[in-house]
Amino acid sequence: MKIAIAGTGYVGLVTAACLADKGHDVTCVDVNEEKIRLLNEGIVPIYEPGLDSLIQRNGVRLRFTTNDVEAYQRAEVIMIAVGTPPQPDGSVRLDDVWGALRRIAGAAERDCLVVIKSTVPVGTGDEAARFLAENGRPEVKFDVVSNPEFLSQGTAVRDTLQAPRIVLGVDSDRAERVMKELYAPFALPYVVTDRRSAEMIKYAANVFLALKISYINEIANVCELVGADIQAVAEGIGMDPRIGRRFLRAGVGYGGSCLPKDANALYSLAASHGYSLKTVWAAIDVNEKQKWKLLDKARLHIGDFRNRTVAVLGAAFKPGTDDVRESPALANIERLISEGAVVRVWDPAALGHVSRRFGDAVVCCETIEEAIRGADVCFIFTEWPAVLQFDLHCYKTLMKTPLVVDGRNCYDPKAAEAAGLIYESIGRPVGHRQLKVDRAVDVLQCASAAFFRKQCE
Ligand SMILES: NC(=O)C1=CN([C@@H]2O[C@H](COP(=O)(O)OP(=O)(O)OC[C@H]3O[C@@H](n4cnc5c(N)ncnc54)[C@H](O)[C@@H]3O)[C@@H](O)[C@H]2O)C=CC1
Ligand SMILES: O=C(O)[C@H]1O[C@H](OP(=O)(O)OP(=O)(O)OC[C@H]2O[C@@H](n3ccc(=O)[nH]c3=O)[C@H](O)[C@@H]2O)[C@H](O)[C@@H](O)[C@@H]1O
Repeated sequence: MKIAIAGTGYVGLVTAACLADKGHDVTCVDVNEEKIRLLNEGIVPIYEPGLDSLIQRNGVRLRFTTNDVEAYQRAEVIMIAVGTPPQPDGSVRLDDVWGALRRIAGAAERDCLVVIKSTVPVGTGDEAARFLAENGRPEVKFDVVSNPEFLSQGTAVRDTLQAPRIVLGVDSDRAERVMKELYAPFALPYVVTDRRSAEMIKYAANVFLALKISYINEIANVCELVGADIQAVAEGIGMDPRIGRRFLRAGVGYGGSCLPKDANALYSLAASHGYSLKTVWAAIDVNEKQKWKLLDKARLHIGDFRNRTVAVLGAAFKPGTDDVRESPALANIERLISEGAVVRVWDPAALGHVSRRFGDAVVCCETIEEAIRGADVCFIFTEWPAVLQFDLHCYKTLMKTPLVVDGRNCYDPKAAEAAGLIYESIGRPVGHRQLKVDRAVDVLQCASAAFFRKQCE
């Protein structure tokens, strides 16, 4: 099939490469000339395992261009995979989606499917269908499909090729037939529904994951108070198939370009219809507080950060990606700088973003050893394999004080202590002194939760 895809980001580029791999003829369009130039030179502008080789292998069926008119003119299927970032009030900015729709309306010369892969508020597909019917060429029939994407960064290629389901929100038999033809080579199960339900499935899925993470993070906080171990608890509850093991890793909260944005967007969508989504509000609130836990834990040991040398391991919002959008690490780096710390950052994929964002205000380090040498404290924000495999004794030998505050529970606390570290992690048994301080923090959190509850009512 002849396909055009608007947007060569994580979703657009991975989708394009996978569709080409299944034999389709795909043209990728982007307004970012630099991205297209790099792609045409064989350079993949994002870090996503397996994507380079997939693109290379399917070179003959993949084209990259800024010439959207030519790409949309004759395409049978036009996919929209542009960004839908959050606005300050939590709602979604749809300018790029409308920008793409306007170009499609002006360019398409044959009947085609316009497939919205971007995550968009419920009702956007219906509005798009009306817009294209009114603004496209009269002889062209557009079918608008909602086909939300569920890939995760870092495993995007595998997630696309082996997705648990493909969701199709359609309003015509033709649209369903063409979409099933498009995805036939993937041999995956379908959920076929109307457009609004498909759009809602995407938000409900992402926000359920956010709820699960905030829940386990709160249980971890209680574990610290009562002397229980969150990892045993997560395993114990996760073995119940009704709960499931995944997304029960306690830590410094969820980041990334999607869970935070989509939780806010769903809350704001419901609010715009007069409904207060209290569970979602709670998940957002818990996540915001969880983000600062590591600094609070470190303060108990070293007081403030003024003139302290601080190592930060991991800047990406999770391992396997160079993406730093809404990364808890970045928010913490910013705060550490403002509190007068000398910040040394290591990350195997995201250092470029770190140096662009913070410039000379941080020292970017090529190795973990370089980052921790002489440090008063080391924070772990991302569980990169190199961190998991790092020799614990090196913290002791290289750091000024071997205080390791681990936001991703990378190490066994007993092994860390045996290696001579002062080791803090999330939701695992802590000493008596810490317990008392955390109780005080908890009292404060309860007070602020009551405040937020009042605001919601
Ligand atoms: N990143 C992820 O893991 C996932 C993202 N999503 C959703 O997919 C959408 C895209 O996300 P990402 O791929 O992360 O975005 P991204 O920000 O990485 O890429 C978007 C691309 O669209 C381009 N663009 C903007 N306007 C354009 C236009 N009129 N024509 C052509 N290109 C245009 C931008 O230059 C950019 O390269 C968002 O709605 C997101 O919520 C859904 C599932 C997973
Ligand atoms: O809509 C999207 O963009 C995507 O958002 C998430 O994917 P992604 O943002 O790539 O990353 P996740 O693996 O979901 O992780 C998100 C954040 O949650 C954190 N997390 C995840 C799992 C866990 O158990 N604990 C935890 O703190 C991660 O560290 C990370 O910061 C969803 O998992 C995808 O299904 C969805 O398609």
